[in-house]
Amino acid sequence: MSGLSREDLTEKPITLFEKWLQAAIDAGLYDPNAMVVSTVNKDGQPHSRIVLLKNYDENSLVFFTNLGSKKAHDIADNPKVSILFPWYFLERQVIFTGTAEKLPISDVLKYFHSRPRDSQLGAWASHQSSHISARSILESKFMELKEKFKNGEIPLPSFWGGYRVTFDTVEFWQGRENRLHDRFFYQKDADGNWQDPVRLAP
Ligand SMILES: Cc1cc2nc3c(=O)[nH]c(=O)nc-3n(C[C@H](O)[C@H](O)[C@H](O)COP(=O)(O)O)c2cc1C
Ligand SMILES: Cc1ncc(COP(=O)(O)O)c(C=O)c1O
Repeated sequence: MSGLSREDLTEKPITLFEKWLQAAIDAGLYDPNAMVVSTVNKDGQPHSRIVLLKNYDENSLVFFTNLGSKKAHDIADNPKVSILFPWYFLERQVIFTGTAEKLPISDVLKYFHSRPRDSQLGAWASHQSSHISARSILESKFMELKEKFKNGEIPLPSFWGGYRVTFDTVEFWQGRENRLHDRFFYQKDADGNWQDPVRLAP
């Protein structure tokens, strides 16, 4: 794997991100769009979990989840998040920091109805991050809902939604020999424009 040099950098970090995401797809990585989202709760305790990137544009990344989950509670208390793409098979990682906000219901509806019916039912069946005494409870709930919603469109649960994370920093990390890796860090200025990326020591 060759390094990352200044000539490889693009004016907007999303352009380079898109190239690296495509490389992860082309390399056949399992769930190349998997990203680690870290939140911080009201006591300052960080917590991380993987979610799937479902959309992005030049300023933001989008994921979908349960609005009663731990991550949703953390974001309600503190919308600052960090998102990391762990493409270590390619000796790469990309790290975003930014601010999460709930997606409008129109975006959520569109995505929810694009999911396989059983995934929609799975969302209904699971009060994500709550305590359950046995797996069988989840499975019987799923079967009950399958019967209930057997005809027509499955409605969007009020407790399901998504977040748009508008990012203001992005770091690209490329592994190199002797642990002398390449790192470039993009940051927005006060007017919201991307400054020239800086090289960070590995
Ligand atoms: C590859 C992978 C992809 C996942 N994608 C999502 C996702 O897009 N949305 C989601 O809510 N949970 C997803 N999960 C489950 C989360 O990692 C996590 O267990 C769940 O969201 C509950 O997190 P929380 O209790 O911290 O809120 C995924 C897990 C894995 C391993
Ligand atoms: C609980 C949960 N929700 C949502 C997702 C996002 O993926 P999809 O919408 O493609 O099911 C995942 C993926 O693993 C998941 O585990």
